[in-house]
Amino acid sequence: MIKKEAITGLILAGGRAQRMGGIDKGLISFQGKPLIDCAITRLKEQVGPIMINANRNITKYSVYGYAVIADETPDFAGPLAGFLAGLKAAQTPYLLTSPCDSPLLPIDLAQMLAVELEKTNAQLVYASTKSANGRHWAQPVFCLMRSDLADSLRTFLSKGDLKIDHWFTELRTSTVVFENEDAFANVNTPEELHALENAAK
Ligand SMILES: Nc1nc2c(ncn2[C@@H]2O[C@H](COP(=O)(O)OP(=O)(O)OP(=O)(O)O)[C@@H](O)[C@H]2O)c(=O)[nH]1
Ligand SMILES: [Mg+2]
Repeated sequence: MIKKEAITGLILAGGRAQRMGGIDKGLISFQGKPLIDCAITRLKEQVGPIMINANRNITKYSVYGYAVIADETPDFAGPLAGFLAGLKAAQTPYLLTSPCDSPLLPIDLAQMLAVELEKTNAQLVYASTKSANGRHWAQPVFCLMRSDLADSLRTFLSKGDLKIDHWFTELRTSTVVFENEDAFANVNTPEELHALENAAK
């Protein structure tokens, strides 16, 4: 069994948040607290060390007492750039990624993905949900991976491709379908933020 101490939780807060007007999404208020607080509260019960991946407001993110790591390049190359920063910095055998803008993330995320990773001997396991037509919908920024994938990811990114699902095709992957789709609700716009605040009251 993969112990929680063997997993570093990486909270992805390194995006541009253009649909939110370009402000730093992890720091906007959700139910009276910075949005990232929710992710920290839910993740800290599930993993050993926590790291925050951010490219702005490093001092503000540092107040939580966790390591804050920036992307290698300052060009906002997408979530995979955050994965790479996390893989380089992690000192545990596994890395769990979760975005800063999904405040209701599953409290059994790490455990469910870890069981699947061991069962299938995958290098990376990502979460999925069911869409309305019953198909599976990948939630690829929620994933558990082996920490030895930094070289694979760096080589992939050096070819100029930034798409998460394209990198996944180079790996042994598996997925876990979570029943509760609402746990993956993500806030991209001010409207989504207010709707989720009201729904989660
Ligand atoms: N490290 C890093 N993370 C990113 C980058 N772009 C997006 N992310 C993260 O990936 C996750 C999903 O991205 P989005 O929800 O699209 O967030 P975003 O890119 O900031 O928002 P938009 O600009 O509105 O698309 C979020 O947790 C982002 O913080 C990036 O360039 N670097
Ligand atoms: Mg984006």
